[in-house]
Amino acid sequence: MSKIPVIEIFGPTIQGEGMVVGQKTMFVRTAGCDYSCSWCDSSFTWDGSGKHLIVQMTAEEIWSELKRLGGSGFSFVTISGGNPALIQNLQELIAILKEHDIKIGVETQGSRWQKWMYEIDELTISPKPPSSGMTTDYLVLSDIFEKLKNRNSNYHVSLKIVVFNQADYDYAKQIHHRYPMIPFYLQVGNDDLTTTDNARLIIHLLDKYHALIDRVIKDEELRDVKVLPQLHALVWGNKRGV
Ligand SMILES: C[S@@+](CC[C@H](N)C(=O)[O-])C[C@H]1O[C@@H](n2cnc3c(N)ncnc32)[C@H](O)[C@@H]1O
Ligand SMILES: Nc1nc2[nH]cc(C(=O)O)c2c(=O)[nH]1
Ligand code: SF4
Ligand SMILES: [Mg+2]
Repeated sequence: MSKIPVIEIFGPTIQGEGMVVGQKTMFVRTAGCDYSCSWCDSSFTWDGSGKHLIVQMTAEEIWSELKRLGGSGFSFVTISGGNPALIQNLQELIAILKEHDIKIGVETQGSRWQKWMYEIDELTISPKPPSSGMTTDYLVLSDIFEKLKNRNSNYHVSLKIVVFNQADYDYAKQIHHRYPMIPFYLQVGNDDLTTTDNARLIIHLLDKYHALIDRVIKDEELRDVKVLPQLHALVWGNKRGV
């Protein structure tokens, strides 16, 4: 069996972001990213600081670890990263999860297509706004939505844009305008990734959530949108592995 670079496996927890927010889930976080967002809250997956944590695992080994941690108490697994879409051979893991009736979520930025995306129940595509320092490849992004548009309606895809400033907000609107049929989420950006003062962080993030909501309320051009915080940041702050 081929191996997958895994940097952490954790859960059960709740999905703190986007289209299935609140969902009880396990997480598998793959190592490596083709981006280097200025504000990445998981930079240990690609900046070398988490190198010692990377384990090459077979799909069977990942499944064993999920069972060891979660027992029979989960029915959903979220694969995030890094960018899981860098990994071609996620097929075996996906097959094992499906054999066990586990629903699958994936978090990726829309910079790469993989065939296994056809089989993901809840696929979140999160293109990166200007504040990240990254540039969007619209050919790849459009190709992903084009390929996924005829899937069975039990499968879902969404767009989730993190917003830090006005330029990000304008970018998000432009993305929504390009792909109006894709369910569209705005997410509050966390600009304090190192604090351990959760009480202060929570107040700060709620202030930012408030400001983003106000902006959307006033904006007649943005109608079909869901505005969310990172729920896990409000519950656990910057703690890793939750
Ligand atoms: C760490 S990324 C991993 C998956 C994939 N590389 C991606 O970016 O979609 C998971 C999600 O966290 C979001 N994210 C990363 N840093 C963030 C921050 N500082 N504040 C809010 N969301 C953040 C990303 O935009 C993405 O939607
Ligand atoms: N609880 C929880 N929800 C999340 N949603 C997306 C996450 C991610 O880092 O991809 C994440 C995470 O790390 N924890
Ligand atoms: S694409 Fe995702 S994992 Fe990669 S640097 Fe950006 S936020 Fe981090
Ligand atoms: Mg995260």
